[in-house]
Order: sequence, then C-alpha cells, then structure tokens
Amino acid sequence: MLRILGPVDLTLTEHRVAFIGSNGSGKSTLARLVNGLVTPSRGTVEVDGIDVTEDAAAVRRRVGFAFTDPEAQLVMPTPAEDLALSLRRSGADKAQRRAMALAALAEHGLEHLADTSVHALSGGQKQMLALAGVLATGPRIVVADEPTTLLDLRNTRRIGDLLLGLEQRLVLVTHDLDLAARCDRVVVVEDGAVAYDGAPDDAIAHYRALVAP
Ligand SMILES: Nc1ncnc2c1ncn2[C@@H]1O[C@H](COP(=O)(O)OP(=O)(O)OP(=O)(O)O)[C@@H](O)[C@H]1O
Repeated sequence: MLRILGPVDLTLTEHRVAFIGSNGSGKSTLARLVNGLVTPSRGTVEVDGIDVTEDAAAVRRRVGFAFTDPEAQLVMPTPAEDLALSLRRSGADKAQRRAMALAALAEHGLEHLADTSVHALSGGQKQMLALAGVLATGPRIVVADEPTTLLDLRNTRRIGDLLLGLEQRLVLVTHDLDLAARCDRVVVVEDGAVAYDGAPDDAIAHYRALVAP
C-alpha cells in the first residue's frame, strides 16, 4: 500500500493554523484528514471529539472545506443558486433560501452578480463565491487548501483577509508565506512528516532553511 503520511501526532487548538511545505509533502492530505475527505489507514483523527471515520457526516457538518480551484465547488449556473444550494440543510424554504443567499452575496461584495452565469465570474470572484458557500453552511472550522494559489495580489489579499478574519477556526494549506506568517501556528510538512511545528516566524525560517540550506 502507498504510504502518503508517516506517523503524525497533532492537536490543533489555535485559532489559525497553517500547513506549509514542498509540493507533494503531504499538506493537502493532512488537511483532508481534518474533514474526512480522506481517512487514515492507521490511527485516528478526531474533530471536537468526533472520530472522522465513525461519523464523517457529523464532521463534515462542522468542517467546511475550500478547494484551491473554486470550479471544484461551484455546481449551479448562477451565484444566487449556488449559495441557495449551500443553504439546503438550513431548514428554510426556497424563497427564504434565495433571500439568505442574496444577503450572503452582499456580505462578500457579490450581490451585483447574483443572477449572472458563474462562468462569467473572474477567478477572484469565483473564489470569493466558493468561500461564501462554505461559510453559508455554518461550519465551526474552515479548512482551506491553497485558496489563493490561483489569485492575483489584490484577490490574494482579499481572500487572505477574509480567512484570517474569520471567527471560525482555520486550517490553511498555503505556499504564501505572508499568509502563513499571519497565523497563530505553522506546521512545516516534509516527506509526509512534520518537520517543524511552532511559531510562524520560526517555522518559516525552518522551511526556508530546508529548501536552501
Ligand atoms: N489518493 C492518492 N493516491 C495516491 N497518491 C496520492 C493520493 N493523494 C496524494 N497522493 C500523493 O501523496 C503525496 C502528497 O500529496 P499532497 O497532495 O498531500 O501534497 P501537498 O503537500 O499538498 O502538495 P502540493 O503543494 O503540491 O499541493 C504526493 O506525492 C501525492 O501524489
């Protein structure tokens, strides 16, 4: 069997935790373990005391996952419909869901695009919409896997500010060391293992030294 991660023992309690490290080091796999998108072949992963293997549905209700490419997440023809879909478990009826969707779009500066085609949105707008959809489900924890990789500087800042300003706990996989520096804790992942775990400045210095000793 292919082994992607070695033994990893982490307890994530900080408000914002970043995973950084080389391509293919295992960051996304670690992040996906947090919401049950992948399950461990050995050992356990618990979110607020819930085992991801035993009750993946309960874990997914708590953990919202934002993908690098918002296209992976946007499934409806228009932003309003897409957000309304995210609200399907809210118990609200169709008209209420539309009103809630419009309010959520307004909160993220997207209300003027409510009924346009999702395909007409820019990359930054799509990423913002995908995040709005994740947040609309009311997660307690947000996991974002390289959410700014496809974005220009302005949108990187907007999405970064949004994520880092969330009340919810954040697990952020990123190659953007400026974003990582703004987290409370940074985990450096190398070759499927934790190479360093600690304060952002120290962790980033460790990662730089790994890459260019
Ligand atoms: N489902 C899978 N089946 C086989 N190999 C996998 C699977 N998922 C991940 N891998 C491999 O495990 C390794 C770690 O992948 P992962 O996506 O976690 O890395 P990453 O640190 O997020 O990389 P990147 O920065 O390039 O996104 C890679 O070599 C990848 O090809």
